[in-house]
Amino acid sequence: MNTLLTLHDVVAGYGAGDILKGVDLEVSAGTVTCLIGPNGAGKSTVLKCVSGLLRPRLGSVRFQDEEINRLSPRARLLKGIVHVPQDRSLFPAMTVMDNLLMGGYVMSDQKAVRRRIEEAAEVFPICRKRANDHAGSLSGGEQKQVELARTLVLDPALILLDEPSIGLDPKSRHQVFASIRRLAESGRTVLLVEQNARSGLAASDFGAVLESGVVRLVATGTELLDDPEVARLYLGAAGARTAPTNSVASAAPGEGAR
Ligand SMILES: Nc1ncnc2c1ncn2[C@@H]1O[C@H](COP(=O)(O)OP(=O)(O)OP(=O)(O)O)[C@@H](O)[C@H]1O
Repeated sequence: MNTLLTLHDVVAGYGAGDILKGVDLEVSAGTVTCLIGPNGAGKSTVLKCVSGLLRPRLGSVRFQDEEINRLSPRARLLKGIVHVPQDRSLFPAMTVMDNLLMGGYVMSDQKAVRRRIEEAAEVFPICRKRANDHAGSLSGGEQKQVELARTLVLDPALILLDEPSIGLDPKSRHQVFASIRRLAESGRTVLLVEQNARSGLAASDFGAVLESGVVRLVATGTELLDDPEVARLYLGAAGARTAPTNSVASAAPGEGAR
């Protein structure tokens, strides 16, 4: 598998202290990778370092074999990195179609924008069904689908999703994770952060456990779901499904980065 994104020894933070303390992570093209870990571990901070909202203090972020540390968020967007934040980001008083058109605001070719909206609507039919409705009138799950569709207008290579299922009912959550799989099937690479670790890992090819600012363990989504230590710490009371794999507790800091 081709590596699309590599974080090497990334150190980053907001004030005096470091939140990320040497993050190593590789994301392969065409896969879905889910970052899990406790509150405050720095999961969203990893996404910000990739999209450029935060500059690492040390280390490197490479995308398609190019170091992008010094690029602005806009330059990274134009390279095909889109970041969907945790909070709802549609303009509620604008129609779904106008929100989709906003997705192409950095593009000068308006014909291409229209064409991509058509393509996005094939993947997310809600865009066609509710095109003329105010975005604010859609359910939370429907709005998230429009947000995902809006990313496609930029024909992204890498989609960063921060807590895509937050605040959604189980049915909507299921739809959003199914949509994320569809994004990967259409050739996109997805790196997501998810509090709902069980659903996030189930929808992902790979998972990474971030603890205290370092990646402790990387494995397939299935392996992490089956790891009793991961289950105990991050998956709630239901426990692991089958036999153990490497445990988080026994992994050295930084170990396991692919
Ligand atoms: N803009 C900011 N300014 C100052 N501190 C921040 C800022 N954003 C995040 N932090 C702090 O950085 C730490 C890591 O935050 P981050 O959002 O990356 O964690 P997380 O693993 O995504 O957690 P959660 O699951 O709770 O969202 C937290 O202690 C948070 O308070």
